[in-house]
Amino acid sequence: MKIGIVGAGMVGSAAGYALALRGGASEVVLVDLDADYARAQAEDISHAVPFAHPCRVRAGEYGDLEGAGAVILAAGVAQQPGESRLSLLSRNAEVFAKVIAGVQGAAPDALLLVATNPVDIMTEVALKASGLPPERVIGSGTILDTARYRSLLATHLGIAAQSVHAYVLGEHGDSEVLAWSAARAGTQPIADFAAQVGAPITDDVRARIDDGVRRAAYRIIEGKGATWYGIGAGLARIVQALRDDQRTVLTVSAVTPKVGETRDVALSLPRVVGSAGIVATLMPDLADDETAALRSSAAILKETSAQLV
Ligand SMILES: NC(=O)C1=CN([C@@H]2O[C@H](COP(=O)(O)OP(=O)(O)OC[C@H]3O[C@@H](n4cnc5c(N)ncnc54)[C@H](O)[C@@H]3O)[C@@H](O)[C@H]2O)C=CC1
Ligand SMILES: CC(=O)C(=O)O
Repeated sequence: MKIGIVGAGMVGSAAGYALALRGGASEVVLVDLDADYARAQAEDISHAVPFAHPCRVRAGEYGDLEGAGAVILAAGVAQQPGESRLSLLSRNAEVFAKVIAGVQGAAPDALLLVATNPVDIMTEVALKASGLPPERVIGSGTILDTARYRSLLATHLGIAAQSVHAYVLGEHGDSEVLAWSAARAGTQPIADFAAQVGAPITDDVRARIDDGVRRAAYRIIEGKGATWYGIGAGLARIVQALRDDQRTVLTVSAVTPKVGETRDVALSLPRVVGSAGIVATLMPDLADDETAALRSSAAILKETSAQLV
């Protein structure tokens, strides 16, 4: 599958690199406002290809996206240290008005995979601007937060992250919800497993893991200016689910008809991802406080997106 990437910065280039290493695409085309930068990124990534899978990596203009099955949108501004994702909204909404027109001029049916922050609201912006059906405009949402959650739980329990089944729901941002009540290790509820291996999930452990997930971006941005490896791998993972019609359950963002009292809000829930895009959405059984937190996250996102109108 040919994949376009608009925005060849840290996130876009990391996604291109991860796609090349995973064998997730037959061709990757990088487009950026700064064409020289996109060319340099593409050339650098192409030098990883002989160590991985056959894939043509090049830079191009919007016209070169013709025939792309999916286009990753990673263009725009990123957070400065201490800045929240939601504060980027008006600047990145302006960028998207141009980017989506450019993409659709060349690849009107390509599925849009949004990474630009605030990713949930940018998913809503992309849906409105593109006129595509909601199942074909997917935000990376909490795929990264879910990976952070699984990784920290796995370290605490002394098992592989792949054996931890746990999700982060709602906003990719400050109001996100770690679904503790639905978390499993192997086949067991996480608390039972933890007690059995002598690593109970005390209030302190829970608070430490919550902070480790919720504040990860702030810490990494403070330390190195931006985050890119985790999201690059997450975007490549979504592309692979699309390309191979894997029907994998991933926490990704999409405009959702109703969450509590909030209508038509983009946020993350576990969703089945296949070649058609989002094939189904699953609502996990949650504890009452988690349900309330998810509803509150939906309301915060809706309130913020209303500022754009
Ligand atoms: N969804 C997620 O989990 C994550 C999202 N992000 C977000 O991804 C976005 C990109 O972050 P970085 O790659 O670190 O930023 P970056 O500054 O390295 O790259 C952004 C690129 O967008 C390009 N660009 C800006 N306006 C454009 C336009 N109109 N057309 C084409 N290209 C344009 C810039 O030239 C630049 O190369 C940010 O909004 C950031 O917050 C970052 C990490 C994780
Ligand atoms: C920057 C960002 O959204 C993240 O690393 O979670």
